[in-house]
Amino acid sequence: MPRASHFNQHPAFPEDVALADLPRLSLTKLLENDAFESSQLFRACKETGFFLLDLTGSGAGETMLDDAEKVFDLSRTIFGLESEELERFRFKPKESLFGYKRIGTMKLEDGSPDNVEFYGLGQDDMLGTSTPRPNPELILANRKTFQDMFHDAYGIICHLFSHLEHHLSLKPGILASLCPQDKPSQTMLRMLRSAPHNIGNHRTNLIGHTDLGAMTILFNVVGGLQLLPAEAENVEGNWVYIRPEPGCAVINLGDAMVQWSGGILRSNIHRVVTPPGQQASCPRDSLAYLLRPEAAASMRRLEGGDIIPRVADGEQEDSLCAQEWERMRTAQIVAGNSLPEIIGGQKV
Ligand SMILES: O=C(O)CCC(=O)C(=O)O
Ligand SMILES: [Fe+2]
Repeated sequence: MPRASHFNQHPAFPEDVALADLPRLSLTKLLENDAFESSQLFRACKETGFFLLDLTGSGAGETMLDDAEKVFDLSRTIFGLESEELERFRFKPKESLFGYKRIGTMKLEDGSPDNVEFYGLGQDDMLGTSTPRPNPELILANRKTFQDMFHDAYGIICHLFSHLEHHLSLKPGILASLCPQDKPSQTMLRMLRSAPHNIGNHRTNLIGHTDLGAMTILFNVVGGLQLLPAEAENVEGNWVYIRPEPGCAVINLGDAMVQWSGGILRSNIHRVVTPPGQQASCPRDSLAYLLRPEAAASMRRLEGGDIIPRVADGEQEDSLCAQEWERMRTAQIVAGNSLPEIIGGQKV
């Protein structure tokens, strides 16, 4: 995320931890429709479902960085509010993941409590698509900053979508049309904070999960985000860190992209653990823009050229709309059962 000034406030990310092998793609080159960068993007979306996106050097990217920095600073102030104040905006996971989630209200895989607090700010709420939700005064007073962040992030994702549509032989604009910014959805900006740890006390803060939606833009300064490489067994030693890089966002695909592409694209399991090395003693702040499909969007496989496999005769297709699918998955995640049973027809 953001720039070096944010990174300099913390101990350095250590050199001796296992890292995810993620390509670093340039938004500038993708905006110029550079063919090699575009093919690398498609490859990353098929193989890992995760990549770093360098936002420096283009107007859209630099604006995104500026606005993410402002929101990052605001999120720190929000988590500095009194807990009684934040509890007034408590999230109700049966309805949505909007509002404030205090530490410990979700379960980890072993049934123990999680170690992350977050605030979910709805896109519809901030852009006026829905009736306003209650939010702390600090959020209301900075509505314009949040709106800018929603617009920047959506614009970048639409551009990434256009590359994927090309490689998947899909109709131009179809992916963006499944996630329109002005129609009701569960799209949100999630501001997260995990509490500091004693150095050496390694634990999971946020359960291993795949994101439910279409695409996520993550801004991290302190480490702790990990993924489980494709084909690796879910054992402790196989998880690898994603190193936050100044000027870059981490992009990952969500389950909807797997559904729509018939399993061609990948939504990878990830989690947040104690930051590595000396960073463990820092509170860890992060931002996630989680783009979800429109509530009424179909989760069915898209028909395209010969890249996306056709649904075979007799093969069962998920008939849930995005809203129903998300409700089912949210209930699973809150209960500590975070992985979808079926993704794109395959058990994971
Ligand atoms: O905090 C992070 O780095 C990741 C958060 C995340 O995976 C999520 O909010 O879905
Ligand atoms: Fe996630």
